[in-house]
Amino acid sequence: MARPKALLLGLIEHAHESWNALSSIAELVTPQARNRAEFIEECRSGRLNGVVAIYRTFDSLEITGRFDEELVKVLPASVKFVCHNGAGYDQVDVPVCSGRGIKVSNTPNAVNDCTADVNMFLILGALRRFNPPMNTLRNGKWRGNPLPPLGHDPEGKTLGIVGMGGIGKNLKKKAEAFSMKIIYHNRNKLSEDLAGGANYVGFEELLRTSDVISLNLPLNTHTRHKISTRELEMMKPGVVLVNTARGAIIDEAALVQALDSGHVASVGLDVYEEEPKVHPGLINNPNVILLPHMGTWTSETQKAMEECNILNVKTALETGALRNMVPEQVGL
Ligand SMILES: O=CC(=O)O
Repeated sequence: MARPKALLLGLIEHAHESWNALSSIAELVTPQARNRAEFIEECRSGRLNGVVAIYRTFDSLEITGRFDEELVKVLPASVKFVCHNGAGYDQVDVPVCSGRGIKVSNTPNAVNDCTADVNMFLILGALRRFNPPMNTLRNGKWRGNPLPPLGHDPEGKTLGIVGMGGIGKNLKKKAEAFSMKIIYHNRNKLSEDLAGGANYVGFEELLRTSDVISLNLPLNTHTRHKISTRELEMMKPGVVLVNTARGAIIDEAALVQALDSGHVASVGLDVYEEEPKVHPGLINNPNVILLPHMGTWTSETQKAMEECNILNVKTALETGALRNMVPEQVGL
């Protein structure tokens, strides 16, 4: 019988040994295509027939585009698993994959510490309003004249975490070390044990009562623009907003208006609606700290994510099951 194939979409940068070791159980293949049209053609040509598992990276979007209905339809019939290297798998249309009997995995735990660190960095930077003086110093004007606005201490402030998954829970621990009071909102209220003392509140109550709001939820059809004009208006005047999840959870145009009016005091962002484009109203506003999607950008975490994704491919090929099946497919 022909050996199963595992298709690599994107690059392995760190875990070369583990990827190469998969060659004992599968034929490792890469696409010839350099863009979506070519990839669709390559699938149709039969060249990728026999591929059972696909390892894909966030950046492979440049080759294939989203794993949407059009793309999933043309994948070889042999494909049974799509293993996404990342916690957020919004580039993959899970219901469409489920409809074709394709199982999807992600790398949830590997990213928690690293992303929550960036989250905490942005919370502190935005609260302390460090962006304006960082700019004046680089422009040779020390603290500038007039002096930059005073920042705020994290101690005693209420942090509202929207999305209490792995990153949200990790952030909670970090923020507690800065003496912040934690409330959270989640699809489901967590057990006391998992919530670890954080208070569960309704979404609107969280918006109305938090001094700092952190977005830690996945992007999907229910969460796109979850924060828009109405929600921003509900927030306390002077609120600080931080997003390390996905840009499109916030309606960026509405956020720019809320910043311009001063209702939102400062913002820390690692993610944007249309990466790598960033709304000019965010770039030009000194009260916004911006990072170019660096949440998992450490050598330790990048390696851990690759190892985790390779393990998903390996167990899928060996046992027919994924280690980190996405929650939507559990129990299907
Ligand atoms: O953005 C990073 C990830 O989804 O892991």
